[in-house]
Amino acid sequence: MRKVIIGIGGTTNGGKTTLSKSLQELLCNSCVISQDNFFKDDSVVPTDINGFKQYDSLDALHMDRMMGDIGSWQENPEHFMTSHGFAVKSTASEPPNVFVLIVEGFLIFNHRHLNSLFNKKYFLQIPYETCKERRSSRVYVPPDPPGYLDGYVWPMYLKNRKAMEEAVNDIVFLDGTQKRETLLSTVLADIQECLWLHRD
Ligand SMILES: Nc1ncnc2c1ncn2[C@@H]1O[C@H](COP(=O)(O)OP(=O)(O)OP(=O)(O)O)[C@@H](O)[C@H]1O
Ligand SMILES: NC(=O)c1ccc[n+]([C@@H]2O[C@H](CO)[C@@H](O)[C@H]2O)c1
Repeated sequence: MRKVIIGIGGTTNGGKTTLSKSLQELLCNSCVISQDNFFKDDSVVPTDINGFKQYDSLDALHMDRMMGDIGSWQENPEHFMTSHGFAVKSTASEPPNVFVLIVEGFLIFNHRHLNSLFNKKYFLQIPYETCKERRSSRVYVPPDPPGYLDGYVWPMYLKNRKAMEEAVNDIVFLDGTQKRETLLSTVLADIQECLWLHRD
């Protein structure tokens, strides 16, 4: 049995969740772990000197719990999938021979250990204007206070991205302003080639 881990990182609102969900629906025996599900409680996230909550940092995330979930999938993908509501496709005569885990999030390539687990890394980048427009129609919990993107989120994106580029190579950069269908077909074809090249 083979296990493949795909990383979908990128700018906030780059389209990571959208792309990951579509890939998961099309890739047999795949499931998604989203970094956004591991944010710490607001009460323990510190505030910077400008009064902005410091959410765009690995310190604001329960990375230990996220790594724990990835470890559970590695130990037993079939059990992980069924206990997290993902369908496993197999027959008695033909058990699944490949499981795919899609890990998506804005800081997945800034975590050294997590980085070492990926078979393939994609980064959905969007320019500032696109990010501002998309993020303004999103409501996070807690919601973005006025000036949050300009005063905190975008400067942190540039900082985290620089650190990522200094530490990580073999990332496939994608233009997140492309159509959803274009992004999906490009990445799907690339993953399928990767699965084919590394078949048993
Ligand atoms: N290719 C695309 N073209 C236009 N809009 C898109 C595209 N992909 C996603 N969107 C829209 O952009 C917004 C952000 O998408 P999504 O939630 O997938 O991004 P994300 O990278 O997961 O964001 P987050 O910063 O919360 O992690 C949503 O409103 C979504 O519908
Ligand atoms: N708890 C959350 O999901 C949460 C709370 C506050 C801010 N965010 C934002 O999520 C983005 C990553 O997807 C980051 O840019 C955070 O600012 C998320």
